[in-house]
Amino acid sequence: MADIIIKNGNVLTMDPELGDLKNGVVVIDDGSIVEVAESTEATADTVIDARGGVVMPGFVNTHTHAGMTLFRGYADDLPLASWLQDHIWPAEAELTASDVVAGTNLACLEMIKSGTVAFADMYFFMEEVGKVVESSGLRAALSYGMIELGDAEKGKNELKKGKGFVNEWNGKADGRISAMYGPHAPNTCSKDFLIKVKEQAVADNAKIHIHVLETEAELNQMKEQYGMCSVNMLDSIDFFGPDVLAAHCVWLSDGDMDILANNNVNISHNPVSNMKLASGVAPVTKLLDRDANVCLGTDGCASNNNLDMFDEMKTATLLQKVDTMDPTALPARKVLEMATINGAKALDIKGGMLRKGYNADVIIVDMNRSHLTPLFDVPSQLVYSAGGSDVRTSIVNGKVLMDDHKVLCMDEQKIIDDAKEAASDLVSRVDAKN
Ligand SMILES: O=c1[nH]cnc2c1ncn2[C@@H]1O[C@H](CO)[C@@H](O)[C@H]1O
Ligand SMILES: [Zn+2]
Repeated sequence: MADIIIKNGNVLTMDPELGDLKNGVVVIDDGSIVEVAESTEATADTVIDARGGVVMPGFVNTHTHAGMTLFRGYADDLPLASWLQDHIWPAEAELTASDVVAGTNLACLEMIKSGTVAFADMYFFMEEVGKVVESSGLRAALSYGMIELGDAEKGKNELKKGKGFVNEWNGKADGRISAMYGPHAPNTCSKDFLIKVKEQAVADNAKIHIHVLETEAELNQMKEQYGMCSVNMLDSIDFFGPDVLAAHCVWLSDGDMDILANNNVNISHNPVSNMKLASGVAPVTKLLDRDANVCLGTDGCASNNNLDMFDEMKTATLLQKVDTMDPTALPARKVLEMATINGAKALDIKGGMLRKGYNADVIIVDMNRSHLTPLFDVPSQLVYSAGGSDVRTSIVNGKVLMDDHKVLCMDEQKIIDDAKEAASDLVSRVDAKN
């Protein structure tokens, strides 16, 4: 007897070998998918009727700062440097572990409700984040965000903290949590520090999550400091490889794109954040032409301001179309691949597709809605018309986290109340200081 059978759904497997099944079944047992077919002989403890819905792999959000949901709407309509230095960093200086717990709970709740099954996070108080993720039921690749600012002593402490987190959390929560090293960016961490981080990551068999060339200011600063851009500097220290997840990658030259593609670097494209902070347009179509693994991320809620991967998919494709002046650029199915298959590849997760042997990380999107009618093409509908609140059911690692819009693993109202209180206390403390 299997654990779960999802039947009567329009199954978007995202598996190029299997294709899509207009009316199919997905059978789940012991955390994995055991069958994806037109019909099944199997029986299960739980049978979910997905009639009127699309059954698909859940989304992988490859760049977040989950705790920053507390800063949702706190400092909007500002340039990145001032946003970060004058508003976000002073506020983060007041953050406590319990604030990050409140913010991360809120983020996990929002992600479960909008169909995200796994995310890559970089933030502070990561032990607390790990505990929240563990109890939320989600899957995540977590990293402590190390900011060294060229201070060798600070660097030592930051690396020690990063290492402590990696050693304790890599593989935790039945393998749902992996731990990465998180050097913040090439202009907030020195070359020497980045060399040490890479060495340590290789020694610990851990991956690296870093911001790369998000802004033109970073490009200029790097050219001034090193006589070369961030990608060239990182390449000069053999930093790149398939173990690296590089967020943003907006200001790339053609040569930079070749370096990233040839080294199999995973690129997390964050179009909403890049538009909101006017950082620029990442050359996504050119990267995909080079077969680079480009995935999608929302970034933190202070620069988005939500964690909805549907918004991110739509924005990604529209931005490429207008940037290249080509309406055929980044079609719906391609952007769906970025949000599922490519994200799973970046985080080294056996997911992103509904396939036998893969993780049972499955969502059901309700298509029986006015704004999703009529239904000619499923990928188009998901990317151009649907939103996070259309997700009806969410399953991670074979466990139902949300059933028919009801979140089972978290106390929704308590999380909202706690987050409101934490945010308002935090802002009072910041105001009192400044
Ligand atoms: O878009 C961004 N660019 C650069 N830094 C960011 C962005 N969003 C959040 N952070 C910052 O990265 C650190 C994570 O450990 C935090 O300080 C967070 O505020
Ligand atoms: Zn970021």
